Amino acid sequence: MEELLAERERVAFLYRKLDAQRAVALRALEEALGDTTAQRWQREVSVRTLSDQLSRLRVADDGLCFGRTDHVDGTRTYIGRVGLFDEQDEYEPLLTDWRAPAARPFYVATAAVPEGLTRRRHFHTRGRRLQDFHDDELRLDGVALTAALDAPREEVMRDIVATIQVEQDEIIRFDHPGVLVVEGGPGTGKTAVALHRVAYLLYTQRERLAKRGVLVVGPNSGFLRYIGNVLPSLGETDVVFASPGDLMPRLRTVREDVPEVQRRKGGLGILDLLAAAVAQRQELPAEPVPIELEHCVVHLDAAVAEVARTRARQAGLLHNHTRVVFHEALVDVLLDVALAEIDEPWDGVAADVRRELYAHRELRAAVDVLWPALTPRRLLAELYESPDRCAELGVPEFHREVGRAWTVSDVPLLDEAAELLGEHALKPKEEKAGQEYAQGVLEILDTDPTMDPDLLRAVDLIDAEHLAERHEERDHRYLAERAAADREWTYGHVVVDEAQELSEMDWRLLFRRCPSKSMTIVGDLSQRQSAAGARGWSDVLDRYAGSRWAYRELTLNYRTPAEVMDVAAAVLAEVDPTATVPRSVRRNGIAPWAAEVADLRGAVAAELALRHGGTVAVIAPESVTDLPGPVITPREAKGLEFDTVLVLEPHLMAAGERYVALTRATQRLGVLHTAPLPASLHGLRPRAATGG
Ligand SMILES: Nc1ncnc2c1ncn2[C@@H]1O[C@H](COP(=O)(O)OP(=O)(O)OP(=O)(O)O)[C@@H](O)[C@H]1O
Repeated sequence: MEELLAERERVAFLYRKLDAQRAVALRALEEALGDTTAQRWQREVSVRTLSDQLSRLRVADDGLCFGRTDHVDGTRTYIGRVGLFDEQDEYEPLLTDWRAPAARPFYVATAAVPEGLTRRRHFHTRGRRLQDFHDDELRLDGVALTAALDAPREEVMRDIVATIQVEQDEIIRFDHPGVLVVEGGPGTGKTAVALHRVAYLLYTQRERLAKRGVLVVGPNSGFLRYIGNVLPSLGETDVVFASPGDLMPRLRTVREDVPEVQRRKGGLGILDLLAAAVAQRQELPAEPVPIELEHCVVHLDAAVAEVARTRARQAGLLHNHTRVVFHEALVDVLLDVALAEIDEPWDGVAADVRRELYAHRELRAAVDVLWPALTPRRLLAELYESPDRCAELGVPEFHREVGRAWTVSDVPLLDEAAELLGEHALKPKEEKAGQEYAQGVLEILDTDPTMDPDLLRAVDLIDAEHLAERHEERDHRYLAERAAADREWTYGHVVVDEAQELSEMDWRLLFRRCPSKSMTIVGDLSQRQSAAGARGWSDVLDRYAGSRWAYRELTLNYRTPAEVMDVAAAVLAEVDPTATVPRSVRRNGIAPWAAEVADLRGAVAAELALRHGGTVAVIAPESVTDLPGPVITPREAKGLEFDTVLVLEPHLMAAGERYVALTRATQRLGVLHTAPLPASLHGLRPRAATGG
C-alpha cells in the first residue's frame, strides 16, 4: 500500500510538471500571437512550433506514465507518452518518452535477456489517478498483456504502447531507410505496429518527416475512422489518412468496378492503353477546314494535320505542353501551302502570312478540336462515355453511362493521366519564381560592403532553394491539409495497411508520392479480397525497390482466441494450403457455434437481443440484405475487430472473405446459415438458433 501511495504521488508530480510546462507553452504562444514586432513568417513559425508542442503535451493527459523500469545499477526510469525534464536540476529526465532509446528495455527485456533490468512495473491508471500497478519478471506474456487483450473493445482502436511485444518492438524500431514489408496473419498487430512505427519515426526523424508528413493508406473510411485515434493518442498530427479512393485531390470514391474491369484497370498493361487514349485525342480532321486568309484560302485537311501531328509528337513533350508545338507546326505547313498559292508575293510576305495564320481564329479553334487541352478527368470521362472510343481501344467493358461516378480503380488511372497530359504546366515556373525571389533576397543580404569577409554570410548558411521553401511556409494550412490537397505532394514516409488489396497501378501511384521509398507496408496475402490485389510481395516491390526491401513477419495473434482460430485454420487451408495459421496468445473457453435457420432476419434479431456487451458486428455477403443491426460486408470488415461477431451465409462468400469475416472476433463467434455450410466450416459446434 505504501508503495502504491508513493507511486501515486510520483504520477501526480509528473502531472504537475506537465501542467506547468503546458502553462509555459501557452503563455509563450499567447506572446507570439500578440508580438507585432516580429516578422510575419517568424511569428508564424513560432506559433506553429508552440501549437505543436501544446498538442503533444495535451495528448499526454490520458495515461501520462505507464510504467517503470528498475535497473541493475539501482536507477529507475519512468516511461510515458512524452518526455519530461526537470529544468531546475540540469534537465534530469523525469519521464522518458516511450520512443526514446532509453525506453527500449521496457519493451524488449525478457527473463532470458533482461537488458540490465531487475524489474518492470506496469501502471494501471484511470484518468490522472494511478489505480494500481503490477510487477512482472520480465515475461511479456504476463498480466498486462492478458488484461489488455481481454478488455472489451471500443469503437476506435487503442494504442498499445504499454504492452508492445518484443517481435513488434523490433519492427517498430527497425532501422531500415527503404521499404519494409510486415506480414502476419489476422490479429498479429500489423496495424498497431505500423502506426507505432510512424510515431517512432516521427520522433526519431522529426526534422525530415515533419516537413513532408506521413501518408497512411487504409482500405476504407470505416477502417481509417477506427485507427484514426491511435496516432493522435501518441501525439502525432502531421499524418494524412486516405483510402485508395481518396488519393486524388478533390475526389472521393468508394465505388468498385466489377472484378474483371478491376483487374484490367489495376494491371500495368493499362499504361499502353492510357498512352493510346491520349494519342486517340490527337486527331485528324474528318473534313478539310477552310482557313480564309487575306490573299488566299488554305485548307487544313488530314494530310496537313498528319504532318503537323508527326512533328508535334517528335517533340517528345507531354500532351498539353505539345499543343503549342502542334499549332506552330500547322502554321508552318499551311504557310508553305499559302505561299505557293499567292501569285504576287511582296517583301516580307512570309512573315505577314505567318502572323495572320497564328492569330487566325478558325485555326485556333481547329487546334482545340484536333489537339484539345485535356484534364485527366476529361480524358477518361470522354473515353468511358464513348462506346466507340472504348471499342477502338479494345476495352468495350470500360464503357459507362454519362455522369456515372468514378471508381476506386480509376484513381491511379487519373493520376497516371495527369502525368501523361502535363497537368500543372505552370508549376515548375512558379517554383522557379519562388527561388528567383529567394535568390534576390540573398543577394541583397550579401551585398553589404561593410561586412567582414571572415564572418559567415547569409548565403553560406542557406541556399535559395531552402529559403524558397521557407517562403512557402506562408501557407497557413496544416501540413496534412496542404499535402492532401496537392497531387504532386511527396511524403517523407508512407504506410500502407491491408497492402495485399492494392493493384499494380495503386503501387505506381504510391511510389510516385514517396520518391525516398521510405515505406512501411503491412498486409497478409491470405486475406486478399480484391481481384487486382497482390499475389506476392516481390511482384509488387522489385520494380520500385529492387532487392532493397526488407521483410519481417509477425506470428502471434493477439485478437482472436484459439477457439476461433481453430475454425479459421480450415478456411485458411482453402485459401492457401501452404499458409501457416498465426498462433493465438489466449484461449477464452467460448466455443464458436453455427446454427442453421429458416428465418435469417429473425435469428439475427434474436442474437442481437442477447446483448453480450462490448462491440458487435454482423458480417454478411453483399447479396444478403434487409437485416437488422449493424451489418457490414467482409470487405468493410477488413482490419476491424469486434467482441462479438455473427457471420451470415458463409457459403455465399469467397474463401478469402470467409477467412476475414471469421477472424474479426475478440471473444465470441457465431455463424447463421440457411443452406449447408462449406466443408471447411464443419468443425463448428452446431447449435440451435436462439430464435428464427
Ligand atoms: N502488444 C499488444 N498489446 C495489446 N494489444 C495488442 C498488441 N498487439 C496487438 N494487439 C491488439 O490486437 C488486435 C489486433 O491488432 P491489429 O488490428 O493491429 O492486427 P492486424 O494484424 O492488423 O489484423 P488484420 O490482419 O486482421 O487486420 C488489436 O486490438 C490490437 O490492439
